[in-house]
Amino acid sequence: MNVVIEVENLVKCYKEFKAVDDISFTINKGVCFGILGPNGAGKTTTIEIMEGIIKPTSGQVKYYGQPMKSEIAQQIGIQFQNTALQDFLTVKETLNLFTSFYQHAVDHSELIQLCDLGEFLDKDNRLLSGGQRQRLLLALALINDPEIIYLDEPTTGLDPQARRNFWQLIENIKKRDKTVILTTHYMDEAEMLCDDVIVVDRGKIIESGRPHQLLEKHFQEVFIYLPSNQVSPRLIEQYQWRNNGERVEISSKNIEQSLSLLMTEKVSLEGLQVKSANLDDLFLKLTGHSLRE
Ligand SMILES: Nc1ncnc2c1ncn2[C@@H]1O[C@H](COP(=O)(O)OP(=O)(O)OP(=O)(O)O)[C@@H](O)[C@H]1O
Repeated sequence: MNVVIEVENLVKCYKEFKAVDDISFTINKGVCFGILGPNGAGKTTTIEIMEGIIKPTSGQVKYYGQPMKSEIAQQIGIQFQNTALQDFLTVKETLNLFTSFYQHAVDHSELIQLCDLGEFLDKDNRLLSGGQRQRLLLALALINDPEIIYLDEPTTGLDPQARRNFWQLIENIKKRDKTVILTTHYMDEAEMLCDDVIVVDRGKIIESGRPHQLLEKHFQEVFIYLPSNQVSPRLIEQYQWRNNGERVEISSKNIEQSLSLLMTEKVSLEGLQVKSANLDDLFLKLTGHSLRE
C-alpha cells in the first residue's frame, strides 16, 4: 500500500507541558485512520500540526515522502471543530462562496448528493440543526475535491441518529478512495469507520493497529451479564464475579462452559446478555481509566 503521510517523532510543548510527546505513525492511501483518546490527550494538537496550522516543537510530517508544500496543501480538506459560518447566507450561497476560493471545485450537485444537503439548501446557516451544520462543514471540506480529509471530532454533540447518518456520509467518501483522518472519543464510531487507529493518552501513543486485531490481541474473553437478583451471593463470591448491584458480570473464555455452569447451578438465564469487548474496554484495560472520565 502507498504511504501518504509519515509522522516522525512529533513533539509539541507549551512551556514545560508536553501536549504531544514523541508520536510517530504512518497512514496509507485510502484508509480511514483514527486518532483516539480522551479529552486533552493531544489529538487536536497532533492533527493541527499535520494540517500545517501549528508548528511542532520538534519532529516532522511528510506527505508522499516530502515535507508539506503548497501543492500538497491544495489536496487537503479540513472539517474544523468550530468553523464560523457566515451569518445571513444560505447553504447554497455558502457553497458558492467557498467555491470561489478555489481554482478547481467539485460540481455542487455531486456535493449536495454526497453530503445530503438537498433538503436545506435555502436555509440560513444560523437555522441549521447540529447534524445539518456538520453536513455542510463536511461539504465545505470536500469542495476542492481533496485526496486527504481531516475530520476533527465530527459527530461530537450530535444525537445518535444524526451520528449514524454522518457515518454513512463518511463511508461514501471512503468508497471514493480518499484518505480520511478522524479524531474521536467515541469508540463505536472508531470501530465502525476506522481501518487503522492509534490510541493516544497524555500525548503518547499507547496502542496502534486495526481495531479488531487490537481487540483480539487484548481480549480472549466475552462478558456475560445477568440481573444481580438472579445470582446468589454465594456464587458471586465463589467464582469472584463482578457485581455492581444491578447486574453480575461474568468474564468467560468459553461461553458454552460458562452457560452450562450457570445451568448446573440452577441460575435463571432470563435477561442474560453477552457482549464482546470493545475499544472502550480496551482503553480501560490499557490505562486504568475510562475514555469518558
Ligand atoms: N495553546 C495552548 N496552550 C497551552 N496548552 C494547550 C494549548 N493547546 C492545547 N493545550 C493543551 O494540550 C493538551 C492537549 O490538547 P488537545 O486539544 O490536543 O487535546 P484533544 O485530545 O484534542 O482533546 P479534546 O478531545 O478535548 O479536543 C491539553 O491539556 C490542552 O489543555
